[in-house]
Amino acid sequence: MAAPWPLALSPDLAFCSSSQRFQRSVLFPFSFSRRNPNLISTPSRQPWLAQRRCCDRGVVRAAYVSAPASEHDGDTANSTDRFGASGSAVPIPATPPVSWGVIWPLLSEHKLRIVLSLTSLVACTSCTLSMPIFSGKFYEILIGRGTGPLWGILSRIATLYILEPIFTVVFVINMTTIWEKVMSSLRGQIFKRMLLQKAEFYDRYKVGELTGLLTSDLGSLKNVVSENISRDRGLRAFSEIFGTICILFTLSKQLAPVLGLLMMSVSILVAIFKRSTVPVFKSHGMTQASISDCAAETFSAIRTVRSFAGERKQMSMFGDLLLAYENSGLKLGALKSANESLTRVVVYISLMALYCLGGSKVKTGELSIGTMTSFIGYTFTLTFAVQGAVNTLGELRGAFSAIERINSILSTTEVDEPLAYGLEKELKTDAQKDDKIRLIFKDDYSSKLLTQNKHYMSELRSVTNGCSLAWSGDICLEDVSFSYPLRSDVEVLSGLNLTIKCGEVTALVGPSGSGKSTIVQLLARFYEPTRGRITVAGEDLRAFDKREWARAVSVVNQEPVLFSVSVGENIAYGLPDKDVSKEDIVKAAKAANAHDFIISLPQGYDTQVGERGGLLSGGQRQRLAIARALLKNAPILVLDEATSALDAISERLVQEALDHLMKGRTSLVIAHRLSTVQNAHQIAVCSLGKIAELGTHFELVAKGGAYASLVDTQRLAFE
Ligand SMILES: Nc1ncnc2c1ncn2[C@@H]1O[C@H](COP(=O)(O)OP(=O)(O)OP(=O)(O)O)[C@@H](O)[C@H]1O
Repeated sequence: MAAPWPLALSPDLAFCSSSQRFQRSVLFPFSFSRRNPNLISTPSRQPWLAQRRCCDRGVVRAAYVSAPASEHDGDTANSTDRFGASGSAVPIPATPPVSWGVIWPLLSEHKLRIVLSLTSLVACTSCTLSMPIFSGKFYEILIGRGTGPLWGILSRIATLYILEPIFTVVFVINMTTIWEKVMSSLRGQIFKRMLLQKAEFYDRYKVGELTGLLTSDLGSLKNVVSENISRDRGLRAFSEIFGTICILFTLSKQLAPVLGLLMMSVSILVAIFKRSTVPVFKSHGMTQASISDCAAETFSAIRTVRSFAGERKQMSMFGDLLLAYENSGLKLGALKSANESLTRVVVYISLMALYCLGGSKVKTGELSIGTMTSFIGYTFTLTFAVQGAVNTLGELRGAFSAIERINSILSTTEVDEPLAYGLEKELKTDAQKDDKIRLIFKDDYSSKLLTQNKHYMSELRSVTNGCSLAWSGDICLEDVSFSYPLRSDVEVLSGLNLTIKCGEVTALVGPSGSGKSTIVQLLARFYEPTRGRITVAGEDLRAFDKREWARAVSVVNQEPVLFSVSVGENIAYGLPDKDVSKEDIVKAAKAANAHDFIISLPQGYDTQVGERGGLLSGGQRQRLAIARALLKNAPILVLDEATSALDAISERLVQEALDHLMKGRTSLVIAHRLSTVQNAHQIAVCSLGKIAELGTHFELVAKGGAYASLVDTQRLAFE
């Protein structure tokens, strides 16, 4: 197999070997600073040192760096180094998923709406703030001190009353549209970023934590705008405070500082008190959530509750929560009434101060009745606006901690670059025509990744195609060692060698925990080997982007996962819609012995299978998974205990379907029941992270080693 290196080399690299030259020129244009991930420095003179430093910190990001030839002693070592342990290309600086750098480009797509929003904000605030002035003038005319006709002032007030709601509608609609669109894009991008993380990310975080990021954490960011566009909140509150203070100073330079300061300080104190009650509101909400969790758990596990006569226990748990909910509800009621009356107290204190100070000035003729009336109006405006602004600031604080949470989870983890590369390439084409994809595709990560890795990937990919190689070549695990990232001190595989012959069945047997499923995870590239390599027809698997490799491997597990869509959609899952016809689906279902049960379902192929396929039996789920694998038509098939959970009849049906599926494919079968693998072309016994024995059933029995004793233990009547 020709080495996949480019032949055009720059003259200054002529002293290197061809692979080193490629790596230096293409794969190592920058060195990467872990301490400051955003820093990309100039090309290093000693790339291998850069790699060492990275790996020393337990980070295997800048992996495509060649060590000096003398440090390697074989092809495998060179190849491993070429791809690095992580199998990733030029590292991409980890940008926080929620930052101005991400949000600003999304906002800037709505420039016109932003201008409209700001203009309407100024307009509606001006209307609001003009009202007290006109009210003052109205009273002056009423008592005969003002000039002009009464209908004149009334018509101006009426105009304000008409314009203010119109500007408010323009402001609210535009702000809502901008923020909803920005949030949809942001949610889509964060979802994509989570989807592209390496497998260890999902080992590290619970599903609840991850869904919480997308729902409640991003929800609080969304609320900063959507809950703060009403009057006296958010931007309107800030603009009203600013406008009111300016007007108060214009109306009376002596009254404004005293009144303004008094109103602001009392309002701020009350608002701070209100914010301090937020934890009580929160805990009330959390108790409510616990009540619904308890009910959901009880009803979803109702059979277990019944079989353990656990009704009383569940009732008592539910009762505890109800009491807690009642108590927090009572506390909340008391706080709400305190809040309510304190707001009034603020207004009354402000009014009293105004009556005393303003009244004396009216008496001495320093202030007109109209101005005094306007001041009363502004007292209300300022009080509510200050309280609204303090609440908005509190919500902003909540949003910042949500952002911090999202960033701390997503900035420290690593994107699975060989997977991201394939997906980005695909999305880039789809984004032109598909709105849904365009929403998620807006990401500066994409362009960085494509620019930096394009050369590398295109060089490797142009040499060959993973799927077609897998139809014709053996798969070799060469000196493979592996530790799970979260348990890096435990070596699950240590220097394992195995050739899985093309078109034949290889069985993996061995004691529980010996690493059989780990081999499957490496073959499917959920993880990459820590040392050594896996090849197909001599080509390192890491030469292919992961989505391309995913097309080459079908895995059927003991408990196949179905999606809560229809039977037909489950069988076609993974293939582009346009490539699958109803006839193909039926053909696959027939070959998987599934057609008969499918047509007996109420809506046949359109029947919904329920959450994780819960509306079907284990055997039915298994046959649908086999039909799905048949339709996928991948050259490599992995069966991980695919029949172990089935009864005799289902097992026969599934086994027939599997025999059909395995025909002509390179198959790796894991089974505890040795009777299911005795006809395999070769059986590998996995023990202590290595292949301890390899041969046919008869060879291994004759050998009298580990396999023979496993056979003995299971007391199988083979012969
Ligand atoms: N995601 C993970 N993170 C950390 N350790 C893991 C992970 N998955 C498996 N292990 C550990 O790796 C070792 C090998 O597990 P593996 O599932 O490959 O064994 P197995 O031979 O398939 O076992 P069984 O026959 O019981 O399925 C076990 O000690 C297990 O605890």
